[in-house]
Amino acid sequence: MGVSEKGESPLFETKVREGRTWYKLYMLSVLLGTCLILVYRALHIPANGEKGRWAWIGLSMAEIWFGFYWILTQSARWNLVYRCTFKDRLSMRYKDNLPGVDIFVCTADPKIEPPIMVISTVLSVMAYEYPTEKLSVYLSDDGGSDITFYAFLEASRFAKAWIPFCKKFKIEPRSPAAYFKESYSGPDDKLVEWMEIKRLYEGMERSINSVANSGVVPDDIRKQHKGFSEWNGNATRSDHQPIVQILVDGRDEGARDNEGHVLPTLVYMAREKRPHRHHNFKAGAMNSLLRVSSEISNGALLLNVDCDMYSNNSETIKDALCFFMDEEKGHEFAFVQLPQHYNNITKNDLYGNSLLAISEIDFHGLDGHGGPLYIGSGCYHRRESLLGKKDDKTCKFELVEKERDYKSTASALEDRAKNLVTCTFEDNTQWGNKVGLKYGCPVEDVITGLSIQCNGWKSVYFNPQRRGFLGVAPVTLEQILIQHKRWSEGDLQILLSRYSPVSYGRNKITLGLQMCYSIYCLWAPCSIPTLCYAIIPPIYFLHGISLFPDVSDSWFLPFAYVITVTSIYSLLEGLEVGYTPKGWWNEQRIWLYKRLASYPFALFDTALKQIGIAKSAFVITAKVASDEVLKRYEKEVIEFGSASLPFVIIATVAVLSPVCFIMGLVRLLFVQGVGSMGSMLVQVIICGVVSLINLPVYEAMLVRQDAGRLPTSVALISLTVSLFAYVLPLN
Ligand SMILES: O=c1ccn([C@@H]2O[C@H](COP(=O)(O)OP(=O)(O)O[C@H]3O[C@H](CO)[C@@H](O)[C@H](O)[C@H]3O)[C@@H](O)[C@H]2O)c(=O)[nH]1
Ligand SMILES: [Mn+2]
Repeated sequence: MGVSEKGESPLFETKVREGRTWYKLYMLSVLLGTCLILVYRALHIPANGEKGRWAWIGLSMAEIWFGFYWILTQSARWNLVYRCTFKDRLSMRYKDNLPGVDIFVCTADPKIEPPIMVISTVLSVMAYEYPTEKLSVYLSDDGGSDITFYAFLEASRFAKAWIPFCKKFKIEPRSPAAYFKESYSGPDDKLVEWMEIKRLYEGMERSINSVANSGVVPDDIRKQHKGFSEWNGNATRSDHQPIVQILVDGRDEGARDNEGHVLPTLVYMAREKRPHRHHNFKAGAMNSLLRVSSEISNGALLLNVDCDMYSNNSETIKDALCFFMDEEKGHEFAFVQLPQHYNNITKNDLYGNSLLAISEIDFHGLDGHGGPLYIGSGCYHRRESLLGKKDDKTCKFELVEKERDYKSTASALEDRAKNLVTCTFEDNTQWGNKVGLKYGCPVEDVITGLSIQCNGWKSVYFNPQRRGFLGVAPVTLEQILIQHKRWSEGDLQILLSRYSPVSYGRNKITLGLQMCYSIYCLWAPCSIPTLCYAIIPPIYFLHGISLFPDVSDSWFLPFAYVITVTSIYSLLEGLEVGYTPKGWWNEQRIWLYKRLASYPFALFDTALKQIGIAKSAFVITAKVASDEVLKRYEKEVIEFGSASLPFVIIATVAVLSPVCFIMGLVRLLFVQGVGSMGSMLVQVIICGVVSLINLPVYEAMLVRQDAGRLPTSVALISLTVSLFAYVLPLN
């Protein structure tokens, strides 16, 4: 065990995953196979005028891309590290001498982010195992909604019973919505209190939902708190004055829970919005929160969660502190990112939402190269680093509380804070550029994390046994495609921005980390080679033109080897990280769909943005769905339902393969003779796999009658396009 200079034992431990020799051998063999494939391509390129020359070149380019991209992905698998913390040492060493923690919850729309969900998240973070006088929770409401404010007010009352209950019985999770979803288990003496608090919660839930459903806050409620006066004018979502309300002032001796303990500070904030002022989405909200919180509580440690992502583990503040407060290494770290998990994933993860290969493998690999990305929710930050300070190796984590204003009254604080969140406050300042989260990128989190790492800081990936945070994953295919369009578009824009991991990152972060960032930055361009591979081989099979070596040819071996071995490896890895076999298969399908029907749009919009025609937007992911849709989701039936362009693309690619296969087979049997089958085997396999993976699409077109089926028009379009392949003049 390492001991620091001062003779203190460390607060955390880093373990390297051993036994990677086999993996590295596998890697080298695939690399060799890929090289052979490329050699084959170069040696056998059809002569000018020969059929299939352009297809050949297209496939070769795709293979070069896949090979290159595959090398990049290896960087994330090269050196996996795992972290564990010693919270008992932290407690022994520092007792209650711990820093202030400011927690930011962001919400933006009371319709697609229901207030009851938002406040359950708020309550879960209020109930952390941490000295409450050091805890402040801020809600940023970009919806500027009095309904959300009302729910928040209710939460501040319910907290008086909820926090002592959580701490007395040490319950998990501490989101009341999640907790009461489970039926009661525990000793009898707890049951009475459990029932009582459940009754309270359900009462609150009813009131909030009825106000939310009616869309207006009734007058008798408005009289209960002076804060509602902010909505007396004609404040709307996109046009209102700055609002800052301290609902619970932790400095106030009277602000106590039912057991007499101090309550955490609780602040509602809706930054000023004006119709013609761009508000920079979540990044703008976060920067406002940074300023407001520095005025009110000024905690040294920050936690950011999305409104749907509740804390599922009440110990993670202390875990994070084990990294920041470690005597030897603590000063290096800017942020500690926890994985994002979801509590609404179906058994076989229908839409591949859990991205387990990323959270269980990739990010441990990134940690081995200097630290994971900042991915928005579930991330602990050191305040200075987020404010743009460079790591000068003297940044000892502030143990004692930072300056906090104990003299001013709450309303004086509110007034000062309001001035910090006006539309004009950031004009002619470095906010959004050198200070705070970066503006102008749909993935404000990733670009901000990268620039922090380029400032000399490291980050940590902490993946505890008990999940740290659980969120709501999208439940329709359309939502997934939209979310991934935002992500892939944002990541690609980072590559093209002045903060590019390739150029700006040079000599600032390690080569390994540069490669890891590129994996995500290049999601969008992967769409083109995937489209090539899904379309070209079937069409050429239909026309009887072989694009791959004959089975009897020894050049067939590298193709067979690379395809088989990487598929088997992918399956094994999927099972290792926790997918069911079907879940793995679903995830393959979703990757295909993202590459066919989400990333191309990201590519297109990025191109428009580069030439200055478009501006990037942030489409918020819906966290609610109708009962019908939910029922289908729970039965693992893919939701289509409309004739949108992405679905037309998916359907067309899906239909093309079997159509080409059947027509091509007929041609083989009657025209060419089955003897030429051997030279077509790879193309047949591609048609077969694409058809198999698309079984749900055929079902959605031909069998299903529910509202989530594919409209007949889509079926007709896709069939027409596929038949068109028959008359396509190939050269
Ligand atoms: O103008 C806006 C838009 C969004 N949000 C909030 O940002 C969060 C994330 O939005 P969501 O629609 O849920 O996006 P996701 O794709 O689920 O979010 C992931 O990706 C985003 C970047 O694309 C990050 O901001 C998030 O933290 C990360 O969890 C939510 O709490 C929103 O309320 C705002 O506060 N203001
Ligand atoms: Mn979300």
